[in-house]
Amino acid sequence: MSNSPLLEAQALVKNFGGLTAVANVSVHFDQNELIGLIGPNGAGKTTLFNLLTGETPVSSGTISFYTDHGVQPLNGKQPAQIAKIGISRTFQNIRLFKELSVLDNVRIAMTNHYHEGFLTSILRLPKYYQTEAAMTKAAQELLAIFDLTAVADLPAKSLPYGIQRRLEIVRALATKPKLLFLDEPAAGMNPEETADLTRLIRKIQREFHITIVLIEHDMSLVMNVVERLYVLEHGALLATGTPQEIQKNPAVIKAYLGGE
Ligand SMILES: Nc1ncnc2c1ncn2[C@@H]1O[C@H](COP(=O)(O)OP(=O)(O)OP(=O)(O)O)[C@@H](O)[C@H]1O
Repeated sequence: MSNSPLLEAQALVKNFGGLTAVANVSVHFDQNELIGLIGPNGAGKTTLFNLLTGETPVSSGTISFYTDHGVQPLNGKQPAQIAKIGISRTFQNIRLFKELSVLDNVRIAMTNHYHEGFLTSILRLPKYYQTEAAMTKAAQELLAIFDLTAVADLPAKSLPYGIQRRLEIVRALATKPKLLFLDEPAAGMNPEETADLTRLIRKIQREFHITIVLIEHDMSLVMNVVERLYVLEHGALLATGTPQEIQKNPAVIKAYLGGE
């Protein structure tokens, strides 16, 4: 495993009026790391994701992303720009285009990367067709890796819940991210779907060599899959360490794991 840094956030703060949802949080994610973010309801986990992906502007603090072209500050960038730099995510609630086919859901995500000039698309120049064909091929390859070829032409809404969540992850991968944030990927899943998801996350890390950060309430999934954890409580960082260290940490046990 490499220890090259990928993202570093320093002293992040997010205030919503009088409420401090994220209080002076510093995190760093290395290349090809698998990291968990846990904490009780309302601890600030989703808000932290939103700050790192540009959905929500920070009140203060800095976010740096390491690219092949040097370190880029992410502060002030829009979600679309951040996606282009190499960060992708899924949301707590499924956000697929439900009426569109599985294949089209992935192709749409790819338009970020195969962005053609306006004239080329309007005039349907040969390059447009090459790009369309390249996009379809890449989408089909991605679907094949994740065993979705058989359902490629079905509308997303017709898939079982667990498969819809899988499609969301595949769609997030379509933008070729270096960093993938998964917000409660196992929420609402049955044990069999959760076991599938665990295998899926391992497969992504193995085959795509990317960094994955997941928010998850399912402790068996988190402890099973991640290499390192951050624990948030009331917006602040309570602890960080390996699953073994976190499970033994008295502050964590008191704040979070105690009742479980
Ligand atoms: N847009 C917003 N406006 C005002 N308050 C917000 C906003 N978003 C989040 N909050 C508040 O910030 C705090 C942290 O919320 P957040 O959703 O980040 O927690 P969480 O750890 O993801 O919780 P959960 O596990 O329940 O999803 C909560 O008190 C929440 O009500």
